[in-house]
Amino acid sequence: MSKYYYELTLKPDANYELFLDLVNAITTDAIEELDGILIIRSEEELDDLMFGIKEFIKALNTKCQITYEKKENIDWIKQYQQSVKAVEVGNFYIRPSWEEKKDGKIDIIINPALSFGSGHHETTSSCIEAIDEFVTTNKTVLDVGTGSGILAIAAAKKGCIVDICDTDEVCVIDTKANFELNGVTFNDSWIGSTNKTAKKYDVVIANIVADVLVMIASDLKKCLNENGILIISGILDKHINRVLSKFNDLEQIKLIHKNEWMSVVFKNKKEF
Ligand SMILES: C[S@@+](CC[C@H](N)C(=O)[O-])C[C@H]1O[C@@H](n2cnc3c(N)ncnc32)[C@H](O)[C@@H]1O
Repeated sequence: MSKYYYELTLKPDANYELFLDLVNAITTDAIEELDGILIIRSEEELDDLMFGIKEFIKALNTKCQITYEKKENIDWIKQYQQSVKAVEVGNFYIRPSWEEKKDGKIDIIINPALSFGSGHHETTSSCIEAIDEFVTTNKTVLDVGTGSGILAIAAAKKGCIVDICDTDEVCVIDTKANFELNGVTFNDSWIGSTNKTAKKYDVVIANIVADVLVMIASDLKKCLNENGILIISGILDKHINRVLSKFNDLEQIKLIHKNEWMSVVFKNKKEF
């Protein structure tokens, strides 16, 4: 990308369409039309084009305001990358690949993409906090609604055997790429939800919205081993009682409240 670009602006008093036809005919550069104004931008100088237009104005015997400027190009990708910062949650350090890892922390790399889960949202960071506190090595874990895979990766980094699922195919694809990026592996993955498995897990995590949690509550519970841990999140505090009522047969061991978002950790006392 060049450091500069050139911008030629034409504001004809009349014959706008003729100017538009002319510009279209004599340049392949980007042309923006803005309320009777034509803006041509190029990384190459536009002096020749401007000369041609001036000759055209003379031939037409008309008037047209012309401005010609050299402007600084902005590296939008770099600027965007600089706006994406690493985030520290408990023993975890979640960062984009262009930031350095932090000594003494469990490193997770997540680059911004379409799938939800960079670690910045309250619901994700609350789940990471819960994984940090309640998930120990060698546990079997199901991450329901894996998104970017961030929670499953956190569990895998703690030495767990991890399965992932999401109703959105793109997320399952992104998650696989993110596992590779983080040098960890998962055991099984599928497109869909908890109703597609008959397996039972030591830990089930679901950061999904309240309505979906209510809808799949019994499926989530069916996936739990006796003494298994269930971490749910994505609940706006105004919906918490409605969600809790679906899980009142579990023992509530932690409630995390960050801004308006709530997450809950339960322990299963019996097998469903
Ligand atoms: C808020 S994102 C959570 C992403 C990531 N786990 C995190 O904590 O940042 C919710 C994800 O759940 C998925 N999802 C929605 N309904 C679902 C369902 N019934 N079963 C499984 N996944 C679902 C969405 O596609 C989305 O990727």
